[in-house]
Amino acid sequence: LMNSVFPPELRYASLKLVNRFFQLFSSFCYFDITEIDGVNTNELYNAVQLYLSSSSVSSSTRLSLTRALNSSSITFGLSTNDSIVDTFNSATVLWEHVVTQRQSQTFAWRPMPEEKRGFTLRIKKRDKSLILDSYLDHIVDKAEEIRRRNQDRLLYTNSRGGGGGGGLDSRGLPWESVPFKHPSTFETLAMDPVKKREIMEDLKDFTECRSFYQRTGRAWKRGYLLHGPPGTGKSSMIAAMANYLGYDIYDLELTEVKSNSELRKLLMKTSSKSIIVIEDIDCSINLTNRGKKFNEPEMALTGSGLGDESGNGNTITLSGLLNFTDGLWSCCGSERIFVFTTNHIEKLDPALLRSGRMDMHVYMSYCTFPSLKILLRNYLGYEEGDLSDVVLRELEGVVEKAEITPADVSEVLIKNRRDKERAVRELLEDLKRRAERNEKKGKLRGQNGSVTVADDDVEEQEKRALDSPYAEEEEEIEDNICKISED
Ligand SMILES: Nc1ncnc2c1ncn2[C@@H]1O[C@H](COP(=O)(O)OP(=O)(O)OP(=O)(O)O)[C@@H](O)[C@H]1O
Ligand SMILES: [Mg+2]
Repeated sequence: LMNSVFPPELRYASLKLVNRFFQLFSSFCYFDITEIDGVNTNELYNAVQLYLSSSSVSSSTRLSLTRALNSSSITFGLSTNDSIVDTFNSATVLWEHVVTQRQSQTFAWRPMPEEKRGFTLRIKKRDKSLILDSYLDHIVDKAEEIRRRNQDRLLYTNSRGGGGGGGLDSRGLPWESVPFKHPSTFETLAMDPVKKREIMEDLKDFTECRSFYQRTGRAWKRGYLLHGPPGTGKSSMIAAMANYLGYDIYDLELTEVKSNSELRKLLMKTSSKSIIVIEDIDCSINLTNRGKKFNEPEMALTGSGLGDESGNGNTITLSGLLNFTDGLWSCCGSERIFVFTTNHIEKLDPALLRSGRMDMHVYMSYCTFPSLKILLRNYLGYEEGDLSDVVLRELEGVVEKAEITPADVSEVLIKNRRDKERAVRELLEDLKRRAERNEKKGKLRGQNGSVTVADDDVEEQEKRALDSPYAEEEEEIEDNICKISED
């Protein structure tokens, strides 16, 4: 009709006019969300795609299936030129996936995909002002949640071992990553159940209280300091935290960081919802006083491999580290957890320990009776009531005196895991041996070096020391006791 009525030069303009006319009377409005917006990838397109893949929405009869790189699960998507109905706040909307062939380009700054993809959202005009903003926010949040759930979490490191040198990896990024598959969870972590619950609640509280942090003017981050003897589960606790919250881990190797500005750059390249870990903070750095700055002692933190201390920019300082965790830059992302671990809390500078910096200090102790029960359940499958009361009482009586780490307990249990009774027997013997030894040491110490040890005692101790895997450690303690006696 239009071809016959309008001359060719007016056809396009008249078509637009007719379209406009009909739109005036249409009760719908449309929004196009294209895959590529100019030259950049449109984040909203990816978000919508993920959102429509969520099970609540995917009731369509035809869906496309995808599995992204690094992902362990399959996602559903809307098939080409298919449409789907969604409801939000009791308003109904229609999504259509529109795929058209792109016209071949003779010249392009960068290669474009052959197909032009986009989603069209159709909303009733009267609903537009009511839902559009909140609906799009809802889609972005939901997509982020799905992305995190589907994608394997990553463990990042700034170590230069496998990278391209100069602190950057082959793609010019300061962090390298591998999929994070540590199986430790709070369920398998052996520690005091009350303390464990406290930490879990604290973490949950932290993730759910965005508005609280905003209201109180605090950066949305939290610091944990895990301290305790080696093998008590500090690293396992970090893995459990990451698995519990679904966060990525950034394992920061301080000895690889040359300057404060490098530290800051590393921080800027971390993502939200992540745990930033500095393990063995007392070993990776060496605190030496370099005067004061802003009422806070500025220390040169020089570790092996770090530059000189002359302040030529080749050093990281304590204030640099404090700024990293606490300063303005620490909030360049949000929802981040800092975890420091140490075997020697007494060696740390008070500035690092002051409240507000590390919100929670968690002492990972030697094995207690409740944690022993968790290990027996994990490794041997023993439940409450499977072991006789006599054995349980015996275990309870010696476990704390033995001062054994959960790592040592697990060793004994793993070795004998095929023979449960033998495992418990050996564990009990080991615990008794250790408890006895500790008692003897305590007595010797208690006498404050004023007595000489009876010959047959020494002989027995030496014999035992030879059998013990801790021969070296025991020898050193014995030497010290002898020295005290001589003095
Ligand atoms: N509390 C625990 N619960 C369960 N398993 C534990 C616990 N502590 C230690 N283990 C076992 O011992 C191994 C070593 O523990 P982990 O690496 O977590 O100790 P750590 O405290 O980080 O030691 P270090 O101070 O030497 O780094 C772990 O692989 C785990 O199997
Ligand atoms: Mg560790």
